Amino acid sequence: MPRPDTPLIIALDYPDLDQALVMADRLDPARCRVKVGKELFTRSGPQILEALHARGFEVFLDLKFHDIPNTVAGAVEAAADHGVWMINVHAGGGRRMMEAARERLDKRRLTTHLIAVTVLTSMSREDLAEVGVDDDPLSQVERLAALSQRSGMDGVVCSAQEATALRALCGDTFLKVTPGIRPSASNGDDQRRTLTPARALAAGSTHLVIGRPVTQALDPMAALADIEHEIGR
Ligand SMILES: O=c1ccn([C@@H]2O[C@H](COP(=O)(O)O)[C@@H](O)[C@H]2O)c(=O)[nH]1
Repeated sequence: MPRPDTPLIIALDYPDLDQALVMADRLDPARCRVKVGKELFTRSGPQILEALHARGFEVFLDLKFHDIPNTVAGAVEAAADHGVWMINVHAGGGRRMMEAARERLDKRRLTTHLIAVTVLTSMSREDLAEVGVDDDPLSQVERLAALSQRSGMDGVVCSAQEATALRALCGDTFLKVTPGIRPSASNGDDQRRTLTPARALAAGSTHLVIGRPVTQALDPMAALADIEHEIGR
């Protein structure tokens, strides 16, 4: 199966397998990847991954592991054994945790992309201060992205607002997977650090994660077509 030539990852944030597959059946695996997150995976288990793979999709399993190194290494191995395209951990788990995850995948020669979440796109400077980080999101993202790169990650989850700075800091090939994408007409929901699809790509995002602007749209396929048009696809 050829890899889809697209930066788009559609977040299938649905409460059950049936609803997720209704949307997946409207999408084209040549034109987007899909993301399975905590709610859908906790409800449906690995069955959803099998169903999406059978339909030809590359899957980002977004479980954001954050635990002691030994536990995270086992979890990323289990996730990669499902044959998913991408998995992630929280950079806040630290260098030893990320290195343990990297070493486990390398030992098994598992080629799943392994990336680390820096600062959630739902967090503002004020949110960071409440958890003891008295700094702006960009500085904290830069700090965690540099640590992630030194710890062997293939890239990070960040907001597109930080993509240009990370391109300078970590290079072009270091993945910058950016949720918080909002076409100008839609609202930000619980997201705090957002950018439009076109501006995100121009800033250096390598992948755009898009959920509600498509999945909750009155006409999801029209919303997706508008985004594709905006980014020249
Ligand atoms: O920092 C992060 C990390 C992950 N996400 C996930 O991306 C999607 C975004 O969905 P929208 O509906 O487009 O807001 C969602 O699954 C989050 O869990 C994130 O938003 N920010």
